[in-house]
Amino acid sequence: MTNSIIDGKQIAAQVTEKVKKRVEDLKAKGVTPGLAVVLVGNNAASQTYVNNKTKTCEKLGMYSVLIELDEQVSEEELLHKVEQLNNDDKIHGILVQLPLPKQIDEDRVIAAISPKKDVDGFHPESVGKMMIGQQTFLPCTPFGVLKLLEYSGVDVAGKHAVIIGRSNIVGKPMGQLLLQKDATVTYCHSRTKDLHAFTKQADILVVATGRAKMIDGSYIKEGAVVIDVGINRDENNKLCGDVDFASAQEVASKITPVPGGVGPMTIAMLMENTCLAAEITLNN
Ligand SMILES: Nc1nc(=O)c2c([nH]1)NC[C@@H]1CN(c3ccc(C(=O)N[C@@H](CCC(=O)O)C(=O)O)cc3)C=[N+]21
Ligand SMILES: [Mg+2]
Repeated sequence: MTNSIIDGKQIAAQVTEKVKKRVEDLKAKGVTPGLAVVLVGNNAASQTYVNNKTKTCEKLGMYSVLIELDEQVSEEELLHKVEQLNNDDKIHGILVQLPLPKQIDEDRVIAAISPKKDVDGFHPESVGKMMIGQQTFLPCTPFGVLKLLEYSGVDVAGKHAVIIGRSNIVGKPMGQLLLQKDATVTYCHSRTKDLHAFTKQADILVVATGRAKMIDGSYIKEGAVVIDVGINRDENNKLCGDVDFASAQEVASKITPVPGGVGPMTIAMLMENTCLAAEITLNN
């Protein structure tokens, strides 16, 4: 099968180039889009993503602040920080990096973020609006996957999209967004019986299981488009996805690599959302 690798890094660069122009327009009107990233504790992987976010902000001429809190921080202190950021006019987007330590109730923290600054699209108000197709911030990873498909010329309408994973931040919204694009959507998860039977019917297979190289070529229909949302470390500590790339690319028509696939798109969409948040304040 002649297949093509979907170059997420290159598509992300195209997306951020457009964001950069919007940032310039905003600055000419006296507004610099600002993103606050709150990082609790010092998980090495989280640090990498956070650094990527901060670097990209700088490249696009956006303002960014990184707030690092101790692993032991109380929920109250974190909520107080979020409230400060809600009231800070220089900040248009707030991202509290997940997961949070166990003493903190994630749902409470997410609900405390102003929906106007919810550039992750995780607030219940944003999720509700997304469900009913109203304009809102879309969660960056599934939004990025939609863009990848669009830029790769994959028409979603009428296709059977199978999502493996049902998290609130990836799987669930991914299915909703594909449904809005007129795909026929099937959700699979860890309790699905006979996973092969479902995945083998997928025209578009989105894999978000969190298990390294779990999905090999045997799960994939000839010519399917495969989107790998996973980020794991393999036995040699090398970055890898939830898809076994080598065997999957033998059967897929298009496939995203890890790294260089969905990850860079997640960051690009965060920048787009932050820019949008700033534009909305200007128009109000
Ligand atoms: N509130 C919140 N929002 C998030 O969006 C969020 C989060 N919490 N917690 C963690 C996950 C993970 N995430 C990634 C972002 C970029 C890359 C990325 O840039 N990946 C690069 C390489 C990364 C590397 O070298 O480790 C790539 O795939 O090519 C990966 C993962 C955002 N997340
Ligand atoms: Mg927790």
